[in-house]
Order: sequence, then structure tokens, then C-alpha cells
Amino acid sequence: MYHLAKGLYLYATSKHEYSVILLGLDNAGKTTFHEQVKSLFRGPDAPPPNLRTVPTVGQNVSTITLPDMYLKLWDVGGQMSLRNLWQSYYSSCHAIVFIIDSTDVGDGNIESGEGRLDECRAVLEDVLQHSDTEGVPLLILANKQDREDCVETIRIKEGLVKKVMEGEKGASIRDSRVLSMSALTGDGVKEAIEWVRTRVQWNKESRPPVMR
Ligand SMILES: Nc1nc2c(ncn2[C@@H]2O[C@H](COP(=O)(O)OP(=O)(O)OP(=O)(O)O)[C@@H](O)[C@H]2O)c(=O)[nH]1
Ligand SMILES: [Mg+2]
Repeated sequence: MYHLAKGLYLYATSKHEYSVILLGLDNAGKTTFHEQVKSLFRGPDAPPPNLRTVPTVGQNVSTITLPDMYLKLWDVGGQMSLRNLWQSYYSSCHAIVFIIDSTDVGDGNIESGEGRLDECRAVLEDVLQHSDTEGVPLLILANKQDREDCVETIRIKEGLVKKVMEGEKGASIRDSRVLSMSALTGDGVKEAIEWVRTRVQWNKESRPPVMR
């Protein structure tokens, strides 16, 4: 009887946990986004976000509680020498958030190849081509939209993302979306989490959550 009651209690109080990996070139704004998410979703007593970030070496991890799930965020370093570590997260992640610095992609068109656009394209293609990311929902965040010198999200979508997704290196069919964000001001952060929340659930047959 005790075991039955305990089992029922655990069942009633446990939640699904999904993992999200934050990817993107160094300086894109991953840690700033991560800080904003922690501050927004950890209740009214959460400390303010630490927006004085330093380049990430290794990883920052946190878990936020949403009404129907736990979301575990993995914020990894984007420097070139650290990117080969990303693949170790692919098989256990339920969604990928790829953050782009909208002030560092030239005019946003793949054909022009200005700024770090080529690097960004190659890195995104690499992620999408890896067999362990097959079918995983992908959210692309055009970050730093608060800056005057940013490229508009629609141009990044049409000029870069669409061409990568539709190109031969775009790989498998997956749920994907491009959204605007300013991680620094917090604009678009809630919407990003909401998109991830719905998509990991839609995809749970292919990538089942962990019970916690
Ligand atoms: N203006 C503006 N600056 C931003 C925004 N997001 C991040 N930054 C700045 O960009 C710089 C890099 O931000 P991080 O969040 O540390 O970048 P990261 O992607 O974690 O970088 P790595 O850890 O090296 O991979 C910092 O100076 C941030 O303050 C934004 O939305 N707007
Ligand atoms: Mg970082």
C-alpha cells in the first residue's frame, strides 16, 4: 500500500524534462539569453540577470520550471576551438536554439559573404548535417535587434536561413522558425521559450522527455 501511494504521489508530482542546447558563434549572445531566461522564469524572487557576460569556456547549465515541464538549458561556448564539443550534446537534446549576431552578418545575404556570414552559414550547416540532430526542432534567433546597425530579421531569414535550410546541406525535415530578439533588453526572450515549449512537446514521439 505504501509503495502504491508513493508511486502515485511520484507520478502526480513528476514532470517531463526537455533539454535545449544554445548554439551560435562566439559573441552571438547565448549567455546573455540564458541569463534573461533564468531571471524571467525563476519567479519574482529571482536575482536580476547578470548581463556582464564573459566568453563561455565549457558550459553553463540551468533548469527552469514551466507549468507543464522542466526545461534544461545548455549554454556552451561558441569559440571555434570549442565547437567540436557541441556534438556531444546533440543526441540528448530536444531542441536547438541557434543565435545569430544580426550586426555581424554583413547585409544578411549569403551571396555577399560579408562579415561573419560565411562562418555562420558553415557552422549552421554543420549542425544540421549531423545525424544526431535529425528532426530536432530548430529555433533561430536574430539577436541584437536593439542595435541600429543590425540587419533586419526578415533579411537574415531570406538571405541566410532559408538558403541553408533549402540547400543540399540543409539535411532533414524539421520544425523550424526564425524570431527577432534582443537578449540584452529581453525583447523576444519569452516568445523564444514559448516556441521551444510547444515544439518539444510536438516532437516527443521522436525524442521522448525524461521523467523528473
Ligand atoms: N546590443 C546588444 N548586445 C548584446 C545582445 N546580446 C548580447 N550582447 C552583447 O554581446 C556580447 C557577447 O554576449 P554573450 O552572451 O557573452 O555571447 P556568447 O554567445 O555567450 O559568446 P561565447 O560564450 O563566447 O560563445 C556581450 O558584450 C553582450 O552584452 C543584444 O541583444 N544586444
Ligand atoms: Mg557565452
